[in-house]
Amino acid sequence: MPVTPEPLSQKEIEDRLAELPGWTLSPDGERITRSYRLGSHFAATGLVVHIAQTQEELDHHSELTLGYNTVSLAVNTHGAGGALTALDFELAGRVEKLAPAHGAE
Ligand SMILES: C[C@H](O)[C@H](O)[C@H]1CNC2=NC(N)=NC(=O)C2=N1
Repeated sequence: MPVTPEPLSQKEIEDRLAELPGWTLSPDGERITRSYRLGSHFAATGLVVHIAQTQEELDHHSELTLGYNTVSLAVNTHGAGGALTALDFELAGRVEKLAPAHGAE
């Protein structure tokens, strides 16, 4: 069984968010979110598949939503009672690195 990471403090959440422009804390403070806009529905679908591969590698999964030309993520750690943990920021950082290759903005 994987070890569940510890909930991050408010300060740690703010510091890590500052390193991830475009990501924001949801109004209830329970998840981090970002939406990307792409050039087409097909490009957006490609990004979803790429994110899904990364999520499987990490064994950590966002709420991942495909729109017409948008992809939205909301991330928290279910296994930590829905708290934000280092795993959420690891996933967000990986998505930030792969998204530009899909033309995501
Ligand atoms: C058994 C497996 O490690 C868990 O179910 C993983 C899978 N993906 C997950 N994703 C997220 N976001 N939170 C979790 O706690 C989580 N747990």
